[in-house]
Amino acid sequence: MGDSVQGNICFIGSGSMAEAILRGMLERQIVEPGQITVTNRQNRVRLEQLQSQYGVNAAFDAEHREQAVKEASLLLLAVKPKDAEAALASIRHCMHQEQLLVSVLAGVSIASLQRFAGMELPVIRTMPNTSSTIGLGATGISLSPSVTASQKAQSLAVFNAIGIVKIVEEDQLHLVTALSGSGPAYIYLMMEAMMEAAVSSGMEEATAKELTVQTFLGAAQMVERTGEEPAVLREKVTSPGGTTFAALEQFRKLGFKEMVKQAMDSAAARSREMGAAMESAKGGSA
Ligand SMILES: NC(=O)C1=CN([C@@H]2O[C@H](COP(=O)(O)OP(=O)(O)OC[C@H]3O[C@@H](n4cnc5c(N)ncnc54)[C@H](O)[C@@H]3O)[C@@H](O)[C@H]2O)C=CC1
Ligand SMILES: O=C(O)[C@@H]1CCC=N1
Repeated sequence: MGDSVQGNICFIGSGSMAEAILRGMLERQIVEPGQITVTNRQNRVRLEQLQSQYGVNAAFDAEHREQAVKEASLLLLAVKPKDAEAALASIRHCMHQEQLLVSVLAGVSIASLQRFAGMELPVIRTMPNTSSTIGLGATGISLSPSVTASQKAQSLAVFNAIGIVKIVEEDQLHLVTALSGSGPAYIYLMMEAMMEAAVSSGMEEATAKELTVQTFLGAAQMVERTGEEPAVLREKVTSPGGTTFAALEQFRKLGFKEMVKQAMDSAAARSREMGAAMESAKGGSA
């Protein structure tokens, strides 16, 4: 059990990322379900599902949403970036400067969030990932200067409860997004590719899946537990002139590392682009 979080938390947007964080916090028992209220634009069924699954409060109408926003010490914004402006515009009349706004939105800057909120409230901009659901998230966070020591401690408690946290300069969050925010998708793609290759060569699907999953788990744990660099561990797998060498030669010829670099550059560029669209919207919607 980690440090507990005091006060109420109101989720603005209650999709997959909100659920990952909510579930992680409850599993680590750093909040009571009664401290949490989930809200969204209009999906009642979704709120009912979260309410029955986790025992949290749900605000189904404007009146309850306003009350939950007013009474929260932490507002957790988890809408899509394109919906950020409308979401904050719809609640800013009941927000106040003592509240902490924590955003998980890709690309959207602290300055844009404060502009959408119509006030310079303290903001923590974060980039978590979906592995937070099982307490193995990797989150980058950046703080506005007005965040108090206790607000900082509370948010670190939230994100430490669901994985590891690194504090970075705001501009670096684009890189965090390209690395660990989007990263799980790259790993799943690699897993899909390895399973498909084995199945297409005649292996049973279930066997291919089990061997693949264990290979990823084992490799990640080897890096963590031995403290050795991935490159060193890779060399230990690679017998001269052996099977791994043959496979790695193909990766090298096909430009695997360049491909990963280009993919991550594209993710970071997209994050910057999404942020710039918000900056230039200046009152309109991005
Ligand atoms: N899915 C991922 O792996 C990660 C996502 N993120 C960020 O998390 C954010 C949310 O992503 P997901 O949870 O995947 O999206 P999602 O589509 O599952 O959930 C979005 C939620 O926002 C609600 N919503 C939309 N407009 C609203 C409004 N005006 N007021 C209140 N609620 C509103 C929707 O009803 C829904 O509950 C995004 O900004 C994304 O950049 C960050 C890290 C990882
Ligand atoms: O794809 C996205 O835009 C979000 C941000 C990081 C992971 N998912």
